[in-house]
Amino acid sequence: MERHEAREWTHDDASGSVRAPSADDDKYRRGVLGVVTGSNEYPGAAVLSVEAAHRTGVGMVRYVGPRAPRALVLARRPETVPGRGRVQAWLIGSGIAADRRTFLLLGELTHALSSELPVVLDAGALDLVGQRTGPTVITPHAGELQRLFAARETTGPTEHPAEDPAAWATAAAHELGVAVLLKGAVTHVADPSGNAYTVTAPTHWLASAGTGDVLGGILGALAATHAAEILDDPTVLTKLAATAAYLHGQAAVAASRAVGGGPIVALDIAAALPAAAGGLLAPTD
Ligand SMILES: NC(=O)C1=CN([C@@H]2O[C@H](COP(=O)(O)OP(=O)(O)OC[C@H]3O[C@@H](n4cnc5c(N)ncnc54)[C@H](O)[C@@H]3O)[C@@H](O)[C@H]2O)[C@@H](O)CC1
Ligand SMILES: Nc1ncnc2c1ncn2[C@@H]1O[C@H](COP(=O)(O)OP(=O)(O)O)[C@@H](O)[C@H]1O
Repeated sequence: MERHEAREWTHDDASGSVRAPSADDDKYRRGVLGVVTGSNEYPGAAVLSVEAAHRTGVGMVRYVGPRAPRALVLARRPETVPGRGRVQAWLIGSGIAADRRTFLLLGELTHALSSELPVVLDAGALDLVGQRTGPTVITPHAGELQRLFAARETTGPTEHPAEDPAAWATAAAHELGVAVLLKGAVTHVADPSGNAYTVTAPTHWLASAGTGDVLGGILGALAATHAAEILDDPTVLTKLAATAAYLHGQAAVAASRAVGGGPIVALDIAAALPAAAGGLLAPTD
C-alpha cells in the first residue's frame, strides 16, 4: 500500500478556498448543498450542520429530513429550503443512528449516494459507503472507523484507530476507495491517491458534543461551492476536507478567545465561521 508521510495543512494551503460571490453569481451558481442529517433521536445535529453550512458561505441549503429536525432547522434558519431539489453536493448521516433509520430516511440517503455528486458521509450513513457513485469523503471519529472496519470484517493496522490514526486513515482510504477525514485532537486526512494531511486542533475546547456536526456543515458547504472542480479532480475533495478541519479549528479558537480562552459550544463555532472564512477568501478579479 502506498503510504506517504502526512503533511500538516497550513493557513497558506487553506487560503483561497472560500469563494466570494461575483456580479455574475446567483444563489444557484454559488452552489447548493443538500443535507440529510438529524433524526427524531438526534434533531440537534441537523440544526448544527445546517447552521455551519450557511455560515461557511453557500448559495442555498436544501434540507431533506424527518419532520422534527426539519421544524427545528427552519425555526433556527428560515433561509433553508425544505425538500428535494437540484443540488451540487450532499452532506449526509450526522445525527442519524444507523440502527434506527426509517425506510423514508434510508431512501433519502440512497438518493444522495446515487447522485454521482460529491458527498460528505458522516456518522449514521458511514455503513452505506459502498453505495457511493460520486467523489466521497467520510468523516468518522475513531470509534466510528473501528466499527466500520469491524462491520466489513476487515482488520485495521492496529487494534484501535486511536493507536495509529495516520495508518488507519490511509488504510481506510485504500480499503473503501474514498477520502477519509479521521477526527481527533489531530485530524488525519487521506485519500486513495496517497495524499495525506494532518490538521492539529488549535484548541481542545473542540472536544464537546456537536462540534463534529459543525465540521460536516463546513465541509458540505466547501464541497457544494467547489463541485465542478471536485468532479474534475476528486483529490480536490481531500484538500477541502483538510481546509474544513483547519477552518473549524480557527473558528473554535476565535470563539474561545472571545470569552477569554474559556469554554465554547458547537453553535459558538458556527457563529465564528464567517470571520474565519473571511480569512480564507479567494482573490477576486
Ligand atoms: N446535538 C446532537 O444532536 C448531537 C448528535 N450527535 C450524533 O449522535 C450520534 C452518535 O454519535 P456519538 O459519537 O456520540 O456516538 P457513537 O455511538 O457513534 O460513538 C460512541 C462510541 O464510540 C466511541 N467513541 C466516540 N468518540 C470517540 C473518539 N473520538 N475516539 C474513540 N472512540 C470514540 C465511544 O467510546 C463509544 O463507544 C451521531 O449520529 C452524531 O452525529 C453527536 O454529534 C452529538 C450532538
Ligand atoms: N481533544 C481534542 N482536541 C481538539 N479537538 C478535538 C478533540 N477531540 C475531538 N476533537 C474534535 O472535535 C470534533 C468532534 O467530533 P465528533 O467526534 O464527531 O463529535 P460529535 O459527534 O459530538 O459532533 C472533531 O472535529 C474532532 O476533531
